[in-house]
Amino acid sequence: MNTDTLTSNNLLAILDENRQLANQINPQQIKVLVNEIKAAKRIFVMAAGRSGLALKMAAMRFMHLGYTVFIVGETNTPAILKGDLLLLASGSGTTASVLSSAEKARSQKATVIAITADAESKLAVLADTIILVNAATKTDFGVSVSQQYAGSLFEQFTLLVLESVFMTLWQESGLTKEDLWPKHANLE
Ligand SMILES: O=C([C@H](O)CO)[C@H](O)[C@H](O)COP(=O)(O)O
Repeated sequence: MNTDTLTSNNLLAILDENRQLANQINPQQIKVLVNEIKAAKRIFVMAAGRSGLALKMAAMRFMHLGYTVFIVGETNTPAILKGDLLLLASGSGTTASVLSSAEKARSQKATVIAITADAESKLAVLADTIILVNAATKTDFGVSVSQQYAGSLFEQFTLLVLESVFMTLWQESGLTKEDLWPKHANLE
């Protein structure tokens, strides 16, 4: 197979894997996230590596909708408190910085929602609610539920599921594209 065909096939395989996950997602878990975002005083997001990049993209969209959103680890991020929501993502559910953030948020009585691929992980136990994504984790070596490398499927799907949450919140807000536009960065 030549390189062009291989890449086209891989692109379709990636899309197929994400579609399968979309068919498996639990709508009740998504509904909890939508409601907690609406109810939260402030939203904090935290994840490591590529999982963190997915959450940062979603954080920007929630900000465009008018929510107060902080990315944990940024210099201007304040203390999390009761009434706030901490949204975490960890495919493995074992990443140390994510677990310690969950513990701190719980100790402050903030709400903790975690997107994870492991329903039995430490993170799943710590979270008030999980969104279970049946993707491979980064340490699923050998044959796994994904053809892709490491946590790629989890990281892609984390972004996609949060894009769908954003769309729901946006549709329910009644706001137009023009209404959201003033929130776009103008220092870029
Ligand atoms: O960047 C990552 C790595 O490349 C796996 O594909 C992960 O997102 C990072 O290591 C965090 O891992 P998880 O907490 O298990 O999502």
